[in-house]
Amino acid sequence: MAADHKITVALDYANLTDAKSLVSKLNPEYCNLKVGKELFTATGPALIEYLHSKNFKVFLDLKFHDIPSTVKKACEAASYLGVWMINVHASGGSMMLEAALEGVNKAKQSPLLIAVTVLTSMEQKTLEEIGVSRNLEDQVLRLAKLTEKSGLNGVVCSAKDLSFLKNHFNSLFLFVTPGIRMTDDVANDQRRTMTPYEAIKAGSSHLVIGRPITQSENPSKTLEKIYLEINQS
Ligand SMILES: O=C(O)c1cc(=O)[nH]c(=O)n1[C@@H]1O[C@H](COP(=O)(O)O)[C@@H](O)[C@H]1O
Repeated sequence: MAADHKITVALDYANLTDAKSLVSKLNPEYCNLKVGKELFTATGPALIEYLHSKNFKVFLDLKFHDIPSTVKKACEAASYLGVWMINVHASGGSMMLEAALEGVNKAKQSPLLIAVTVLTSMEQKTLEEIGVSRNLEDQVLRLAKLTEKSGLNGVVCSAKDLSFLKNHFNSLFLFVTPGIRMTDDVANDQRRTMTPYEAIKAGSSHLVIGRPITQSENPSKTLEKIYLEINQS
């Protein structure tokens, strides 16, 4: 098998017990894990140590967005946890993005630093609500370019954005894509979705998948099925 695209499973749980129960069903050969605001706030760094002890790489998704000095220190603190990837909001602007990078570079082993462009739960009318009148695609491209110029490793975007984004960036720039749904899945609060196979075909570097796996009847089987589907030649 030539390709080896691991899925990043979003551990969106309220407590350690529920998170550990799901983790015990997952194979680190098929997936990395994403720890977000809810679980990290409830459990703290002990959870990250636990996941590392089980051989999972961890994406710490805290989406920092604050004044540059605060974001710099938050990124530095996150980097000391030895995680694989962390993120910030690109809409914090270049000073904040560069400060984030400085924070990350203080750690002995820097995590990948990526920036969220336009959330996959947002659509054109959500941008209008917050006073952004530009076309959604132009806004995604603008924030992705700002991220690249600021020296970060890549962006979080919808897989739907890849068709107009990919050819503006070099092959090392990462595209992390949540909002992944199989054809018969419910979208929940996601607005811009794509199937796993289509997202990989469109050039996604890492698929982030939460509820379609965590709330399925058999999470380990669902994970394996998606892994095999996206790694077929
Ligand atoms: O940064 C993220 O991971 C993220 C960015 C984004 O634009 N959209 C998005 O859904 N996410 C995260 O990706 C996960 C998606 O989960 P599901 O919708 O359950 O698959 C959640 O943990 C979100 O916080």
